[in-house]
Amino acid sequence: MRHASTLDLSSFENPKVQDQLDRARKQIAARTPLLAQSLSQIQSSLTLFAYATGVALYAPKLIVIIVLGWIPAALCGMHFNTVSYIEEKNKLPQRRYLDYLRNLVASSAPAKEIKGYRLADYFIEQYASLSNALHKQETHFVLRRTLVTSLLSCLGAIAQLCAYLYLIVAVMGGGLSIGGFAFLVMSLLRITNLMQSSTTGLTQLASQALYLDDLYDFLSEKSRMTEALSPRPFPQRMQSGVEFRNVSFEYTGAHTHAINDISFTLRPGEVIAFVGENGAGKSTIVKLLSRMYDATSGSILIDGADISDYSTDDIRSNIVTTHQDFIRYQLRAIDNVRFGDILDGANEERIHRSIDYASAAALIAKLKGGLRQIVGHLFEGGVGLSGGEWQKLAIARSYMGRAQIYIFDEPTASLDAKSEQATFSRIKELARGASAVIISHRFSTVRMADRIYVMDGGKIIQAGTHEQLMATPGSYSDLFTLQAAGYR
Ligand SMILES: Nc1ncnc2c1ncn2[C@@H]1O[C@H](COP(=O)(O)OP(=O)(O)OP(=O)(O)O)[C@@H](O)[C@H]1O
Repeated sequence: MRHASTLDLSSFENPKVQDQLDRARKQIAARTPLLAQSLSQIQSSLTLFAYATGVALYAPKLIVIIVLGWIPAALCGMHFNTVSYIEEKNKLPQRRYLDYLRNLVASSAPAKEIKGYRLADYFIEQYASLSNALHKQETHFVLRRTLVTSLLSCLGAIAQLCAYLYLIVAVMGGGLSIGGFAFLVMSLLRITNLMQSSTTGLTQLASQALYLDDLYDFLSEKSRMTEALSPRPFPQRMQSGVEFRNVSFEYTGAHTHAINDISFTLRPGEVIAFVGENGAGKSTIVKLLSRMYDATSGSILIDGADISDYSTDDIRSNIVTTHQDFIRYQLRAIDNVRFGDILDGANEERIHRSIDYASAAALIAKLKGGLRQIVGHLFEGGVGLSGGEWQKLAIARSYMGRAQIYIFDEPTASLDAKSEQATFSRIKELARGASAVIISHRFSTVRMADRIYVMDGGKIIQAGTHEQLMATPGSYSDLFTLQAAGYR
């Protein structure tokens, strides 16, 4: 968890890193007996060594015969372990897909839609056909492995028989006493048993070590974003604010720019808004502004200094974003709010103020356990909340910090008209001290902004106040008129 938390957002969006993370997560739990196994393996190896030395002193040929019979089985065990590891590794994307299908059908969040569209049978069939295919491959592998190892074990048994035969011949020829015969037979028996258990133990250890590589693979995954070695102190009060200067950004693996040559400014105390069609690049701007990604070209300046000169911690505590897909923490209501400032989040006065700001006081009053009420259905005693109620908690969370810039990405999508109005008057109030960036498809929401940027295909195509944009023929006035017509 600690290492995962150091990775950047693009790492989490990379399926390869997801595979690594999945393998590492599974391996950590499965490999805990490794140390105990290693120690017991050392113990059996020492015993084996002592017996083998004793026998070698008496009859060195015996040891040669036994070891020669054992080597093929040991090599074969190692070989099959490596093959099994590689096959498992190759199957991981399919296994993750299976996990995904299982979650779709058997967890609470998707349940409504899966039932609504009657998709359960479809996904169960998909699951069954893929897991049967994987099972078939596994059965085939296990059969092959059993056959080959059984044949090679026969070789070991033959070597053992040869050793006994050698001893019998030695006794009959008078070269070995009955006492010596008894000692060697007992020792051979013990050696072969120890060898067999060591082969199993060693091959298991070797495979454990291979799987442990997965954990180290994941641990070697590093964030691609660099931290300034001696970061510039974040301004206590920003003077010139934020400037995007010819910023372009392309997501990893994408073939087009999500935003292209974007320039705008956000002065302290201003409220600016971005509007535009789906996929126009609005959320991408927000992610760049909170340094979830670094721009592909151009620069983002905070009080004249490049954003990468500041520490990401400082950026995140001064620029707070309420995302479209905020988290619904299935914990207590108070946790949903105090997580906005985890370092000082126990301050009840601030919690209540943030709740008031987010028009969530009535919601808290309605909860049986008040602020301590568990929300969501995941845990015992939890109560369900509506989409808008969750959103109010998320907005309250963002008010907890002492940010200088508040970003609201679709902040009121689920709010009723009254709460929306209250939220925006709060944003205006807040912005007297701080700045705010609003992204919304509702033109009634954005009209209060000091400046509105209209985006299309990753570019800013219009900018101005509501009045200026309405006075100019173009996208904004067309879309505003279209939405307004819907209310008439
Ligand atoms: N994580 C990602 N990886 C790759 N491409 C992405 C990613 N997120 C967004 N995109 C692409 O970048 C473009 C801009 O997306 P963005 O989310 O910024 O749009 P938006 O204007 O916020 O859209 P919406 O109004 O639907 O929220 C889209 O074409 C989208 O497909």
